[in-house]
Amino acid sequence: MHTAGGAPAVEAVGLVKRYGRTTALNGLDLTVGQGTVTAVLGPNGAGKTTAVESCEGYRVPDAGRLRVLGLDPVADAAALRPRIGVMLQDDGVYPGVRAVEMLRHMARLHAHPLDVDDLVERLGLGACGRTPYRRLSGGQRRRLALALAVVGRPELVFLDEPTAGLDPQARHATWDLIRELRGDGVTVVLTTHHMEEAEELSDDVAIVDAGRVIAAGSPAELCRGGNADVLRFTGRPGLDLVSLRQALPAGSEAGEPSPGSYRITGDVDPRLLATVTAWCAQHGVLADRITTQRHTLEDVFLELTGKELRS
Ligand SMILES: Nc1ncnc2c1ncn2[C@@H]1O[C@H](COP(=O)(O)OP(=O)(O)OP(=O)(O)O)[C@@H](O)[C@H]1O
Repeated sequence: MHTAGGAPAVEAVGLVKRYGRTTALNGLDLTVGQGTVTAVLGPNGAGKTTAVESCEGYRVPDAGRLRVLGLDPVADAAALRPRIGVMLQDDGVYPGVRAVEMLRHMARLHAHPLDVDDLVERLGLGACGRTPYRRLSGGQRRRLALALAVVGRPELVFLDEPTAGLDPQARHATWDLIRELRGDGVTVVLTTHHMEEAEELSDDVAIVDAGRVIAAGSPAELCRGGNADVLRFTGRPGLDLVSLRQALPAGSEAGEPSPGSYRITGDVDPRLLATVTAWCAQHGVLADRITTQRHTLEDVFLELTGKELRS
């Protein structure tokens, strides 16, 4: 976990939350450092929303210990709410209210709000500022929800899938805003299904599956663990893999997943590349299309959580 110093912004230990026979949180441990961006990732139904909404005080865990900015989200809700920003879900918004009116209203409730006009401009809400909420598109609602979450200049903001359904321009504007919040010392906890978003934005990642955090660390730390990187090349089919394997450093593996297409796993470093090209030269093989592939967060995610669809 990264931290800009001080006590963690969020500290969850052994959280349990059951809905009837469904166990949504099954001993979830999560620590979020102050001033960091933490991405909570997980397959559908993993428990991300339940975890985030517990931190916001909207769900009450059945067991475990939870502190947000040092407070109990339920018992200390009155003290905590003004200090956190939350992306509202659609329900609960009066359908006739106009986007900018809503933002101005929310800004007035806070002592040091952000500049509403600037926020409207940055999130591209100008054109729809006077549109009643019910006529906003899905993407416009998402951007408004983000603006409402941050307008009060919270110390800690929870963003549940902030870029779901956004076009690339709006996604980049959202990313810029999140980076700026972080620059201002705001702690950001976001859930996302976009691995490149997590890699791009976050200091720390927590991968949740079946109600538990199964891996946590910086994107770089997580990508260093797990399976090896991959080197691929094409050449004539049926190369002598036994000989190639003998030439490779210990811990590497060579295969021919389809005729003439070779895949080598291991620590893909300059030495491995030199070994493979030297072996090819010795055996009269013109290796074509040599590529190396770094292990991505998506690879790590799929390795840890499996490839089957979740209900
Ligand atoms: N209010 C509720 N009543 C009953 N079951 C619920 C309720 N909310 C969530 N669940 C169940 O708890 C589990 C965790 O749900 P949760 O919404 O926290 O997952 P998630 O990781 O946010 O999923 P997604 O990525 O699909 O949004 C799921 O099995 C879900 O069906």
